[in-house]
Amino acid sequence: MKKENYVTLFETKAAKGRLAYKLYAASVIIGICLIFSYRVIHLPAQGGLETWTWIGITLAELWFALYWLITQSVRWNPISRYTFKDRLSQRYEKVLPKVDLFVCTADHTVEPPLMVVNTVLSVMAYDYPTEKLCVYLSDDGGSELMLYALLEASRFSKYWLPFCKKFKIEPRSPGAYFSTDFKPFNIDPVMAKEGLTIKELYEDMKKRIDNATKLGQVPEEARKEHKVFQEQWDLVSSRRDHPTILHILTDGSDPRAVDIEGQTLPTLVYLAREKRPQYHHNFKAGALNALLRVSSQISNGQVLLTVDCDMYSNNSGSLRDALCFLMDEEKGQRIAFVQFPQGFDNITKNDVYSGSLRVIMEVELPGTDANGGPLYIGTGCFHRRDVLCGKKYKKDYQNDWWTENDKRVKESAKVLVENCRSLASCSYEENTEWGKEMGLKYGCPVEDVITGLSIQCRGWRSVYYNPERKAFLGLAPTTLLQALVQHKRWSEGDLQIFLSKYCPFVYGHGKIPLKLQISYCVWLLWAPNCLATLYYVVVPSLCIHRGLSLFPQVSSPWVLPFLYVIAAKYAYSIGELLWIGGTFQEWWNDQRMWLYKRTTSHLFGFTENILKLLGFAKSGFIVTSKVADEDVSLRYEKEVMEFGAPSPMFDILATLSMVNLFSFFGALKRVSMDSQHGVLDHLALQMLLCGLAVVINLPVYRGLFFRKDNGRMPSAITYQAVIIAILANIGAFLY
Ligand SMILES: O=c1ccn([C@@H]2O[C@H](COP(=O)(O)OP(=O)(O)O[C@H]3O[C@H](CO)[C@@H](O)[C@H](O)[C@H]3O)[C@@H](O)[C@H]2O)c(=O)[nH]1
Ligand SMILES: [Mn+2]
Repeated sequence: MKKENYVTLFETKAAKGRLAYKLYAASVIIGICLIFSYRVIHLPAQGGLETWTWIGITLAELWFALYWLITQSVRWNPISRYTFKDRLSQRYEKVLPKVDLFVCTADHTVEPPLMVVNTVLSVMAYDYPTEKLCVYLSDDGGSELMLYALLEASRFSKYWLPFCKKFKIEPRSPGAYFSTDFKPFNIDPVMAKEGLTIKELYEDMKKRIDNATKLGQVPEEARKEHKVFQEQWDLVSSRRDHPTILHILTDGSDPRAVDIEGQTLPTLVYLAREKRPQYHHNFKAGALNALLRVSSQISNGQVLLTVDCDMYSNNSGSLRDALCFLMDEEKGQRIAFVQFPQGFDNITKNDVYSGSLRVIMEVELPGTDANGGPLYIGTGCFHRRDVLCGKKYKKDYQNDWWTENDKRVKESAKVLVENCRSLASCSYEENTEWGKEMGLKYGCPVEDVITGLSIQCRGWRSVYYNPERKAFLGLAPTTLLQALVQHKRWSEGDLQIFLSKYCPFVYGHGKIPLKLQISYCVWLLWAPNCLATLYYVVVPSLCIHRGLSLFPQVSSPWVLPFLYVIAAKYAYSIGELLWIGGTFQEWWNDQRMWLYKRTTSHLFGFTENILKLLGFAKSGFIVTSKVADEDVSLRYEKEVMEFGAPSPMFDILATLSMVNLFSFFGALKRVSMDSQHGVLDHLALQMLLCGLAVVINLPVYRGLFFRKDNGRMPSAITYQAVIIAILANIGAFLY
């Protein structure tokens, strides 16, 4: 493409209203300075407990202030991006690059095969030349049910893909489309007729897959029809001990691989890498690295998509959107990956568990994009293959999309499969750079974030693209415990990065902009928030018993900066959430979830890191369940919090809620016995804090004392929480 007729394939726009925002931020900073002046001037002189609690609360507030400042980095200058797919197709339609699509699954018991194949079908149906698409399913569960489901899906795809393209339907996950978007009565009759036929085919497939899943075995006919089951599963002794299983279901280069209209089908490959008990498999990072190697032999697409098995493509244009960034001749050369937001299609109206990640997706990531590029968040992300494999950015880098990079020698599928197996074996990576300088990094529960960071530190940038029609939709956790456990993994992994040699300030120094280093800390420093938060929800409340005041009297002017900062911060955050489409109730739920995450997930993530540093612990990856019992789902639909499982996380939540409840009663008693209102004057802010803690914990009290269903708090937790809270309150009273 010649320079003079260069028209960009994407554009970037800055958000409006930034001046107002900056004024607001400046006013909060003034408020914060006044608060610290108050803290210093009023430091109790006598020493002892009073002074120490004062120092404690000052440190907690210092932390909050620091963290708030960090979060400003991602709110300062958010940007949004727009693509021109028509220009892409005008220029490059005939020479579009090959794209490999990676779907990861780990366990068919928590990730139902039907859901997984819906994701696979949705990406097979991208609006893209099918001969250039290759879809890989990595199955860390090594489950024959998963392969069976995929075989069913490959047969169904012969009908599904032509239907999608003919009528340009969205979304292209048949499950999602037929359950909500297909309205046979008010569409074109031809489409309705064909749609109904295909719906029937889908229902049949669904029945077969679900039945097999329920029975836990592949039907006999399928076993007879497909030799792969005997040939490859007879050597499987368990999901943790088996050789590589690799099966090419559809080989796009085979002229017989066509749909019912004679169009080539995308290549479809199943891979369960080798697993042996004596080798660590490195979770999803290990799976993706095996896929990187195997796919390099089969299709070697220059662009890759990584997607979780529950995240179906909801927008068939996303692949082309991504290419608009990567193929832009001028600004695209440095872009390593295009990250789409994670969207979810199981969020309830007011998002009880804050599963939508709305603020992260709509505010913080666009803000990070402005600072040098968003994080890689594991799913819904298009990469350049050679960058993910370890390539460094050089100034004169030009991706050559058009040299033939087809490594595949014209050999039969059988020979190819044999050659690829060793690439997915356990021992292949020994004494190589895989997991270190090549591919996804090992040893971190957030392989995505650390890999993205190191890509950026090799000189690359990334782009965040949030199209109007959501690009991917997945499943958010549907129980409180799942949400907390997921956040523990994230906060633990994030802090691990901060404490390792990959700390953005050290590793990124001179390689990524300072503002991007700071932006990373918004997430990397989630976990340490637990300390200040725990202090803030426990100590001021307990201090009420002794009449120990930690905040200014209401009658003193010093109360103003406190009130201003609290009011301004919350008013802004309500405004922010409403602006990006949330509800007020959702905001309130979000506050509650932050409190819960900080006092449990982040606390555990924090301690785990300390233990790891001392050599006592290792990271794991607990896969989030994508299925739930019927009554659990019903409660989720009704936004009733789910506590029904013993967990140390719930011990903490219950105890904190009871501590505050007793303190609040104590406070009420004090106020009622004091006719001069001196107590109220002294303790009003503390009572407000404690009162808020009580109000936000209403669902916990309900779970502890008033509910009869299976989602209530286990009674052992109730007793324990009440006893500890009573002891803590008595202790505070006597001390
Ligand atoms: O040993 C493993 C464990 C997980 N997975 C897959 O990884 C994906 C994500 O797992 P999930 O349990 O759904 O975790 P989430 O917390 O929802 O995942 C988020 O966080 C992860 C990092 O912690 C990222 O890898 C994900 O892309 C991101 O969506 C799923 O497709 C799993 O099948 C594997 O392939 N192998
Ligand atoms: Mn997930």
